Amino acid sequence: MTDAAAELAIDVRGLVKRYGGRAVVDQVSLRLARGRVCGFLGPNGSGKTTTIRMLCGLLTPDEGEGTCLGLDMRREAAAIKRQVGYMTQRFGLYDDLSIRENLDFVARLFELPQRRVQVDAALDRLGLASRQQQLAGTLSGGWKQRLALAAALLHRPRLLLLDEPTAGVDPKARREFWDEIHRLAHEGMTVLVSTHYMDEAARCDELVYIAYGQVLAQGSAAQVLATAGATDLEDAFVRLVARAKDNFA
Ligand SMILES: Nc1ncnc2c1ncn2[C@@H]1O[C@H](COP(=O)(O)OP(=O)(O)OP(=O)(O)O)[C@@H](O)[C@H]1O
Repeated sequence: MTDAAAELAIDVRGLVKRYGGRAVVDQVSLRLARGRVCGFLGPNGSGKTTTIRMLCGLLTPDEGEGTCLGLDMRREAAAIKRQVGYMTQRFGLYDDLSIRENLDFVARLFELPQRRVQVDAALDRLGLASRQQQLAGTLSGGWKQRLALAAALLHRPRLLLLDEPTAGVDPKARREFWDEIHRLAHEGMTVLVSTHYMDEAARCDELVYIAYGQVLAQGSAAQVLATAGATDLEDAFVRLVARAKDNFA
C-alpha cells in the first residue's frame, strides 16, 4: 500500500448495487482522507444507506472495488466490520434495557476485554453516566442518539458511518452531537455522515451529493458550490438534483 493510500480511510471505485435489475447505487466512487468529516447528501431513496452499508461490509457490491481503512472491501469485509462504527437510521438498541445494559450488551457482542471499564468510559464520554440506569425506551430522541453514538464508538472504530444520526432530534441536541463529531475527528476519527440538514452539511470538511444512485458533486463546500453554480448548499442541492433529474430520470 502506498503512503497516499494509507492516508485514505475510504477509497472505493465504481460501486454498483442492483435490486430487481435496477441500479440503486450506480458507479459510485469515493475517496476520503483520514480524520475528515464528510457529509453525504441526497434526496430520499438516492442510495445513501445502500452505499454506507457497502462501505461497512454489511452489503456486498455487485460491481466495484476498493478499500476501507486500507482493507479490501470484498476480501476483508469481516475485518472492516470490526473497525467501523455504524449508526443506523433507526434506533437499533433495546428499549427494555437500561443505557448501561445496552452498552454492556454491545461490548459482549464485540467481545471487548475489560467490559466494565470500556462501558464506563463510553458513559463518561457521552455524558450518559448519570442516566445509566434509565431504560433506553424512556429516553428522548436526543438522548437515544447519544446512546446510539456511544454504542457505535464502544469498540473504538477508526471510521464512523452515521446514517441520518440527528433525524428528529432538537437543535440543541443536534449541536451537541456535532460538537462531539468534531471532537472525534480532531482525535483522528474519519466520519461519513448522511444528513438532510444543510446547517450540518456546512459543518463538514467535505461533501458528497448523490441522486439516482450517482455522485453529482464532491469536494469542499466551495467546490460543490462551483460545480452547481449555486450560492448556498441548499441551492446547490436543488440545482444538482434538478440537473440529475433531466439526465437520469
Ligand atoms: N433491500 C432492498 N430491496 C429492494 N430495494 C431496495 C432495498 N434497499 C434499498 N432499496 C431501494 O434502493 C433505493 C435507495 O435506497 P437507500 O435506502 O439507499 O436510499 P437513501 O438515500 O438512504 O434514502 P433516505 O434518505 O430515504 O434514507 C430506494 O429506491 C430503495 O427503495
